[in-house]
Amino acid sequence: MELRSVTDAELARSVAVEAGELLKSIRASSGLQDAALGALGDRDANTLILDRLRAARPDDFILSEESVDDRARCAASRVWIVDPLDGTREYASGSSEWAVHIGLAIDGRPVLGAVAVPDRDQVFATDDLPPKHPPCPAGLRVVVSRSRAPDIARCVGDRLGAIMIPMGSAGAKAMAVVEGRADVYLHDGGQYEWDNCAPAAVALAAGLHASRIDGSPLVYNCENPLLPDLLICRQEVAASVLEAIARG
Ligand SMILES: Nc1ncnc2c1ncn2[C@@H]1O[C@H](COP(=O)(O)O)[C@@H](OP(=O)(O)O)[C@H]1O
Ligand SMILES: [Mg+2]
Repeated sequence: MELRSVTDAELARSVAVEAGELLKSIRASSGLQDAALGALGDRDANTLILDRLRAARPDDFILSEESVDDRARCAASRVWIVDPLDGTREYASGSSEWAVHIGLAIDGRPVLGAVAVPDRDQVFATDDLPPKHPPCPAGLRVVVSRSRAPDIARCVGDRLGAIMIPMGSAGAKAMAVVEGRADVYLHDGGQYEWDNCAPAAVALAAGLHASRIDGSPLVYNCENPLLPDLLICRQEVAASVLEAIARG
């Protein structure tokens, strides 16, 4: 495919899918496991993504978890924000809970992107969203980090009578909400722009609520890429979840 002529969303989707296929083939054929497998996957997926984005959009900046940060991006309008392998720990241990994030921030807003969840053979892009499952009548389902579930999620769960679903990868969790397999993704305590830019872009395009946990907007391409907390949820539960968070 001639990537220079496709739309930004098509580019994001195609690069996310290609990186996901590469990561699956590395895991199947490298003979590595654990940290060595994660490190190889991070590195090679990053190389592929940077090659494709630079060839297709030579004037844009890129902020990647796996590359040295070029702070000249801070003065740019268009910045691709990518996580070549989100959920490295899960990928390296053979779990399916990992994702590839290709987001595009324009003037700090997460306007478009794609999240591939390769072990589910899924890609979610801002121009191509799946049908949603209906809400679960049994109550709210909150997806949280498998390894670092935040205390605030437990408080919110108790207040709202929700069930907690531990899952690896910010992208995999956000896409569970996009699909309607969960209602809320709540995170606090640390994350970076690459962990949530593409997931937030896809969630917003799907009509979901996506914000900081104080309800303020998610802002990208900041000088310090730390973006430590996040709420992605169905619109109709956003007010009650934000209120529960504020009460602590
Ligand atoms: N407290 C924290 N500080 C820094 N990064 C965190 C974090 N909690 C989660 N993350 C990052 O957010 C992503 C999803 O985490 P989790 O699976 O726990 O929900 C992971 O990205 P990477 O796998 O790209 O490093 C992880 O490193
Ligand atoms: Mg990540």
